[in-house]
Amino acid sequence: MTDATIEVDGLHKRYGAATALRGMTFTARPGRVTGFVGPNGAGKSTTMRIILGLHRADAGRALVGGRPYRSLRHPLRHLGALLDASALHPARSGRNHLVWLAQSQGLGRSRVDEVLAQVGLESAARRAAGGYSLGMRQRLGIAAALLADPPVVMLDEPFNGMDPEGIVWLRDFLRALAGRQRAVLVSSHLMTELQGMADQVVVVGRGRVIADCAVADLIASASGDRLRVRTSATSLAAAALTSTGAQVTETDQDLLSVRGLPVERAVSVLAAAGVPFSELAPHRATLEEAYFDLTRDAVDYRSGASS
Ligand SMILES: Nc1ncnc2c1ncn2[C@@H]1O[C@H](COP(=O)(O)OP(=O)(O)OP(=O)(O)O)[C@@H](O)[C@H]1O
Repeated sequence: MTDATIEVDGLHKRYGAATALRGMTFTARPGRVTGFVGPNGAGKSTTMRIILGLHRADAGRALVGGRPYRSLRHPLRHLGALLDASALHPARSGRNHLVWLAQSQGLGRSRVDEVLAQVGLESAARRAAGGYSLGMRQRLGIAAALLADPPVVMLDEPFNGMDPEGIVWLRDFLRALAGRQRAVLVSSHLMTELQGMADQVVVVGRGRVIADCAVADLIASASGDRLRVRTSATSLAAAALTSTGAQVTETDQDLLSVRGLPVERAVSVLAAAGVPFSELAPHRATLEEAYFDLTRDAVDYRSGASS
């Protein structure tokens, strides 16, 4: 077990009558961005709070670098976390917020200016944090998480409130952290936010893991053996392709999705039938399509889950 690991093993948690976690299990590894995705109420925040020792699990365990967070002598040096970007003193400047945090953790002031530069908040650093936009507060929260340069970084919904430029910035930033062998765990509602950024994705629903796999594998399996065919003669094309035994679906005006036919064969079938087309290529699924495929497969489990 390296320092740069979060290990969540069989977590169960109830809040009164509500069951939040039912055996949540996964590992976030060094050098990887692990996306933690699922619908509202799936148990993402509860899991993160248990990792941070803020809530106690009814069963199971959560370890940071092989140890419970609460047993760590200097926790910020092991795990930097952003759970709630609004948890700051509104009258205090962003910079003073970080100075106060650094001092409380026995860290030097010089780190404060480094992290402010890293998150692009230098120009606003001396303004009262209460006047920050949500995106700026997220940046300040990320700066706080990075103060002690920890091997593990955990961010709950960091894309919330970010403008498109902020989203691109955050994606690159988290990739760079993983490039420095940090373990990065990022929760999100949206697969689109994680596209092109996460290496691994843990999809959760109703308090447990539905899928835990490499993003590349997930996209490859969701892409399947489908082709995209763009043609103005959809009926003719569909007839020619269907005659080979392929399954053809019209997905948009002028666009067919074809299953069960290699590209070269599709080209020759359309050419032989004299059907014009402007595009013919293997379909590459988006992470969002892959997510919907996955959760569709999990529908029986979801509606059947009664405990
Ligand atoms: N403090 C609490 N008291 C009672 N119920 C809670 C508490 N915290 C969470 N829950 C319940 O536990 C379940 C899991 O909630 P949690 O916030 O962990 O999900 P989430 O995946 O983070 O959701 P979201 O995406 O909406 O933030 C939900 O049913 C929620 O209502």
